[in-house]
Amino acid sequence: MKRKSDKPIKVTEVCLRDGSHVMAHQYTEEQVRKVTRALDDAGMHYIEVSHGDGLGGSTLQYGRSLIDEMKLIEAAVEECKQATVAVLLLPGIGTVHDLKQARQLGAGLVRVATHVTEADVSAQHISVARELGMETLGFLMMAHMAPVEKLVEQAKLMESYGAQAVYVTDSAGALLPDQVRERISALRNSLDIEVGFHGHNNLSVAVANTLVAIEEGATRIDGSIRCLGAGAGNTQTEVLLAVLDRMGIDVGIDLYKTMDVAENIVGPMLPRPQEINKGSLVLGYAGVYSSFLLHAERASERFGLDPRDILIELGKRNVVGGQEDMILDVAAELARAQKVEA
Ligand SMILES: C[C@H](O)CC(=O)C(=O)O
Ligand SMILES: [Mn+2]
Repeated sequence: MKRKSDKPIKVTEVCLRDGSHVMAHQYTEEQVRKVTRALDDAGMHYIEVSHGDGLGGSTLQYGRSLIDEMKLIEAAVEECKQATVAVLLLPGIGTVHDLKQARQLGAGLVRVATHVTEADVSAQHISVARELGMETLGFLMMAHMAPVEKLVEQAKLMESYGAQAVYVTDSAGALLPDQVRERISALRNSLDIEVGFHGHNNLSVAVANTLVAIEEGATRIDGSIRCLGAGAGNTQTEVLLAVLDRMGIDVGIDLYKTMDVAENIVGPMLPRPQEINKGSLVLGYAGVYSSFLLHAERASERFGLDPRDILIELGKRNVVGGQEDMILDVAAELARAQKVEA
């Protein structure tokens, strides 16, 4: 592969943050320590630790954490000899106070995340993060929902606030390789900062999408070991590393050690296999936020519905992150409609 950037590729492992959705936010401190220690030893660059919905996400709306995320961040920082602990922050969920606390505990990087059309709400958090001396990156979620020109406009806003990179975030795992190519290429041609890609594997193209992103010049790449991320998971870290190695691209992370983390540590922690089942497939197919999966499955049990019907309806209504309460509303409506029909 001929890469369009000669900068080194930096990998962020997200299983302790995106994977928190799968774990229903019930990570224990011991699990976080074990995973972080092993990832650090393998040479992982960044390890993201936060509630699945970012700092401050532990609420009834998103799901309560078992252990305070600040305790988990502190534990992860203690375990790292070389890796940087990263945090995610969605303005409106996480506050400047949360950010300062995470920084004090040793987090070195923050991704400030907004819906793809709402970058303007990230200005304050990006500028505070820079003042705190953190590596500060923008994260444009649900990137499939906006045309390329809009994505570029929003990324430029984040750049103007001080972001040092902007990610194309395929939250629904709905983007196809050509769509990733278009988006990464447009950002690379319009920004002076680095570009990143965060994928979800709901349509089984996360590794392919990530390779296209790298080819087009993305240098900030996310993965989750054993696909431990929302929906069918993210780009599977150990698989991506193996493919990059076969392509002669060295990212400086030990492949065998990463495989061992997957096999011996993360695998046994999974509440269920991270596979593409009917629910996660429909997320990608209908363009629905991956972290809605567990909420939709719970609602489907409560109302006696097929989770696919709930997800398809959410997709039709263009529901986005932060509107988790709509899942129950939609399920209740569908159940009423089915009763009337019967
Ligand atoms: C809050 C979301 O889970 C962030 C993310 O990982 C995504 O949008 O994808
Ligand atoms: Mn994600």
